[in-house]
Amino acid sequence: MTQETSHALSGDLATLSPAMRQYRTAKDAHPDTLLFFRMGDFYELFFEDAVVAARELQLTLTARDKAKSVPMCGVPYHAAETYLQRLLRKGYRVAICEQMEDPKQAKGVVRREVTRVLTPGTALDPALGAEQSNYLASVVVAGSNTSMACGIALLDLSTGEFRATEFSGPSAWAQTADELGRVRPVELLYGAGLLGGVNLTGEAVEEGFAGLDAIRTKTPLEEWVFTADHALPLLRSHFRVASLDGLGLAGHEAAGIAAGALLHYMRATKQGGLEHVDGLRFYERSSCLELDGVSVRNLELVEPLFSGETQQTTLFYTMDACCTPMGKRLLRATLLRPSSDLAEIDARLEAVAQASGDLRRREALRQAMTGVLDLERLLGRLALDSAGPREVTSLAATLQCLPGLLAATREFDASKWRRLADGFDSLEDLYELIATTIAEDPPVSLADGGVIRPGINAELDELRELSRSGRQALAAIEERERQRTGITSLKVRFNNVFGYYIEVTKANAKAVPGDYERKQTLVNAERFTTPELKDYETKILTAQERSGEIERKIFNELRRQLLDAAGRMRETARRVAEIDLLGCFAHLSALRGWTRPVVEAGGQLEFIGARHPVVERRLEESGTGRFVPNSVHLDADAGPSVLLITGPNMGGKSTYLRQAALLVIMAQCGCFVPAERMRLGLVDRIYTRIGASDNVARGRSTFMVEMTETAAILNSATNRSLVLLDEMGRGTATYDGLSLAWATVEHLHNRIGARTLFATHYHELTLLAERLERLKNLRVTVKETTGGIVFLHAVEAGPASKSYGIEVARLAGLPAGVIARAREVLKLHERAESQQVREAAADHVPAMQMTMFTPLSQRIVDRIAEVDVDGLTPREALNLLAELQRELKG
Ligand SMILES: Nc1ncnc2c1ncn2[C@@H]1O[C@H](COP(=O)(O)OP(=O)(O)OP(=O)(O)O)[C@@H](O)[C@H]1O
Repeated sequence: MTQETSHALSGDLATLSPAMRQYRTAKDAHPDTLLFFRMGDFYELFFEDAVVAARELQLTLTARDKAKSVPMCGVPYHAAETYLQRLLRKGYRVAICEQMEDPKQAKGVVRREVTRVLTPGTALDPALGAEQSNYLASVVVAGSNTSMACGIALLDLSTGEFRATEFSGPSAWAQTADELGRVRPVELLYGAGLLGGVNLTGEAVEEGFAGLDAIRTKTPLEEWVFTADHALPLLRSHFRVASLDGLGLAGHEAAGIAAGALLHYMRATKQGGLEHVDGLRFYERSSCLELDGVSVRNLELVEPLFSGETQQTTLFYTMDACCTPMGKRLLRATLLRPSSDLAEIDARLEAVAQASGDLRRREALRQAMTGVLDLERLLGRLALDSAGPREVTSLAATLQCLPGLLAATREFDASKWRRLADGFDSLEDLYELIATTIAEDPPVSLADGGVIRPGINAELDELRELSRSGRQALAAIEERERQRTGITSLKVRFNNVFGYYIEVTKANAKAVPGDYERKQTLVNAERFTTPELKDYETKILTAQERSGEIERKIFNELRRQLLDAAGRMRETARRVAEIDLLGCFAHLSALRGWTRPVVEAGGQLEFIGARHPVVERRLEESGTGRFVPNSVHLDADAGPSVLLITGPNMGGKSTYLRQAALLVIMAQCGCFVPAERMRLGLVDRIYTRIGASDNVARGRSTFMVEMTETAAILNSATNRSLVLLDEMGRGTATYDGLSLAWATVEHLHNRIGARTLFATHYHELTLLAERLERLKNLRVTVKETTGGIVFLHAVEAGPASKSYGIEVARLAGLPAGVIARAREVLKLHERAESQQVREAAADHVPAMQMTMFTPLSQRIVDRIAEVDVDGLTPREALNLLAELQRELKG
């Protein structure tokens, strides 16, 4: 807030109007929000809030007072929703200050109160994609230094999904950051000072919390919120359990505190209706194939590498053939957390095999899911009281599909299908409940009346009859009065302000009988009432009011009954999602000719005739060519463990690397894969170091990012991991880069033994095959023609014969002169280098750095190159020479 406005705001209390005094109290209690202050039909914003809102929402900024010291802008209350969502999407928090009494009945100024605080993590965004979850997260560090644990809790208010996890040990921080980077919550809560001196929004966090930049809103809460004494009782009371053990949180206090703090926040921001948050699930990452935030981004699993690019490059897009929103969300979550449980993977593959081989049953299954809407989100809206009659009928329409879906699922007898069908609750009672209570085609709003079916409540039926007969009586009155007065255009009408009245045209006004009482004069008409009409009016309006009350009561009772069954509905929704996911896998496998991979415990990674699922699709769709299948043979235990891939730019190296990771992910998700054959020993974690990362935008150099990522790989990969390194060392001087790449390959080969795919432009590295027994050279092939090179995209054994960088540059249109000169320079270099590299590859490698890459002499060469010889005096020249010699001698 600027000084000027804060001065105006804090002006003498006495000089403020009573409403502005209320405003100030509300604003003081919610200083970090934009305050929407209800005044009649508008929400008004004042002072700095008005300036911000006018800018963000493109509203006209006006002033409340004559002196123009109070900036103001406003939005009509009925259109507030869209404005609120726009602010939330930009990361603002908004407090809603409502009028708490009817202005007509208020004595003095209307009482106002902040009824709800909306934040990105607590407000439901209707524009939210069905496949995305809207997580509010909280993170905490609990325990002492010796037994520190980091807890994370995640709540998706739109579906009621609530889960928590925790990490301990020396890499707890890094794992926490990874998890948050992968989940990408829209809002993160944390204890301002609890993070052991690490400020989440500050510099120190940069290193350990690489994924957190993407989180729009970070909300610090006071430290005591994250204490066991405060958070755990909250958690226990919400779930009405005596101990955390009942929630599966025994021994996981940090996770419990994170969850409790999250509930605290829900209360503090006055979020009502948490009935659908009826369970908390403790989850562990160890049972899944671990993917860090960097790999999720690099492999474009769910989002394109560069925001704003088309979604079509993502694996999620390529694999999304789910029929329901629940299925889509599960697919997304599954791609981010593939399984590492052999039995589970196998059970899924078996289920997929059965359904993919049976077109008729599979289609029946998928057909049974059309019409299934977002059960979880409908439930969420019901709990948050934002569901109207139409949402309830949508819910019924969805429930109505369930028995059919169950029957279609039962058609398959693979164990996974059976487990899903056994105990599947098709919620028929709930369907009956809605179908017998709510009228067909109810109005949008409860207030419109006619929502509840006849025959449910005797009084309601009577009242409806009364108002119906009342209306008939009014029609009769109209007819009678027309005859009595002889005015054929006489009408009996109703409006909200005047109630029922008789309307005649001006010209006829003189002819009305004496018992007509004038009510209103319009330009062309006069309106009257009569005692009889007044009588009916009271009867009808009272009947309508009363029936409205009864309808509301019955509707609320129905809502409560449905919410009581929230747990059952959520369990069914979970099963529907799984059925949908397996159906989707089966459908794609059949449609695209994918095959069942063999997943086992060993160290192999072998596929034959494999394709990159996304690139293949894109080539097919654009009609620009066919994907050339390729193969991989790796074995962490015996046989080749490192594949070194060389070849020209654009040759398909990156595609080959990514394809290997995507196929592993698909297989461990339990899906078939685009390959003729695939055999896979379970992978515990995929590491990627591919291309430039968007971290560059955050001010770290490309090289620094690359080395940080490489360090993480070398420090934590195991011999069950899959490591992909693409063009490592590119970001620095050639010799530095080559040396680092060389040493990295050696380390991976000799020490770690992880299955590794290493794509490089350093041809020198291909000589490593002579020394490292389990390293194999591969090359992407090209054909040289008189017109230049043609990419064949096939991968074959052996090192690339030469670099085609200059050829590719020619294709890109570099001027002929530059190309010719580059060829000359290349020849000189190649001659000089080949000898040195051979020496380095021989066994006396420790001397490599000095003989082959002499950074020192490189520096001297650079110095000499920079000197302006003509501008140098003889003395300066001598000094320089002496200096260079000193440096050489060291
Ligand atoms: N097996 C294949 N079959 C058909 N097209 C392919 C195949 N592999 C790659 N391509 C196509 O070739 C293009 C270049 O592939 P990719 O980016 O993998 O090359 P690269 O060797 O990594 O290049 P650079 O070294 O410049 O990064 C891709 O856009 C893809 O469409």
